[in-house]
Amino acid sequence: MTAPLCLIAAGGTGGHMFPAQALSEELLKRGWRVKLSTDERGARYAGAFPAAVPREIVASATTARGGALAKLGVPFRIASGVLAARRAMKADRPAVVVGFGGYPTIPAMSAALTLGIPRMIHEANGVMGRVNRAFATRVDLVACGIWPTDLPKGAKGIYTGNPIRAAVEAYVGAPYQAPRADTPLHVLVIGGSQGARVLSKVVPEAIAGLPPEICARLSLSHQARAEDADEVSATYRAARIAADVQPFFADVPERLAACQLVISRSGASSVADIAAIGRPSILIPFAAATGDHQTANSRALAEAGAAVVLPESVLDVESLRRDIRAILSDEARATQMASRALSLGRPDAATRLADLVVELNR
Ligand SMILES: CC(=O)N[C@H]1[C@@H](OP(=O)(O)OP(=O)(O)OC[C@H]2O[C@@H](n3ccc(=O)[nH]c3=O)[C@H](O)[C@@H]2O)O[C@H](CO)[C@@H](O)[C@@H]1O
Repeated sequence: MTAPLCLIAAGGTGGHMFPAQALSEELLKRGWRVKLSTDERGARYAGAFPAAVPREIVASATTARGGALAKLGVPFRIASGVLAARRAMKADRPAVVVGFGGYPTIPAMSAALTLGIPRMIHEANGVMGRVNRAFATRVDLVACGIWPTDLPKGAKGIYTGNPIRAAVEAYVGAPYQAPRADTPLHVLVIGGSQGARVLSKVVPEAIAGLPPEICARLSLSHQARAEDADEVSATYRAARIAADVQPFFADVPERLAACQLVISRSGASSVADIAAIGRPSILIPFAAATGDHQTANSRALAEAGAAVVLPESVLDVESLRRDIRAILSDEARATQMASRALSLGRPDAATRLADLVVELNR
């Protein structure tokens, strides 16, 4: 008997592709076959997917740029994408189809709907994305990365959490070295898969103005976009603070485990990683995120006292410096924030997601 096939459809951003990858890995471990349906942008993130996962590239119909004529063609391109997905599904016969959100999932989710194939979606954020919302009541269930989330009436939501990658899992439960009066202090600054300009503008200045007894013990790992890196490095250098500035840290899990404080955007996977390893954080939600979902993503950590959330509207150098200083100078508070974060971690999210896929195949 051939192993059951799960078709995973994921849109073109890292935010959609990371959780899709985690589910693929878990299903392969369980002896399933997995196929990925994505667009050209998503394919750039697919390099980290297991080699055993074949890819089907769908046309980026709805993201096509151009004038009115090009836009007029969008419904036709979606329709032809759906027909192509139906043909592929009739040949592949997936047992279950899982959508992770984004426009490139429209063909696969529509085809699964019209063919009556068991299907679910995973929503990583505390506010549903547009495509996931459109399908939420037309799937068997919605696996939710953040809870509670704003499900439309009639949708069946199940809290799974957001899957973390194996490299993060390796540091779950790693002991937290709380900041003390004489210990080295390591601060990690991350802005999501693309980096975040606002963190490069405000964080180095806030850090450089900390009292000398803190600066002398500080070292930074600061993810900065290539175009901001020189300025970020120069500010730390002028304040004689050791700083490793890179456009992307391949070893974020290790740096997270080693830090006393993380300053971060509140993208779904970043929040999941911070909670899983259990570190105090200052979260700065991306104000322009659809439906302000990064604020929703940060809520549970904020309400539990695991994170301080600074909305961009009130973010300034002084307030950020005050918060950084308060956490790095208070061993008891930092320790409590770390353990509260850990209590919200869902290191078993990929397992839970895979369990749901298996149940849908019964
Ligand atoms: C700008 C934007 O719209 N971002 C969205 C995008 O997230 P985006 O892809 O920006 O960010 P996420 O926080 O979801 O994921 C970032 C991941 O990259 C890792 N990392 C980060 C920096 C680094 O140097 N190295 C590294 O490995 C983090 O640990 C994390 O695992 O999709 C998410 C899921 O839909 C949304 O919640 C975010 O709002």
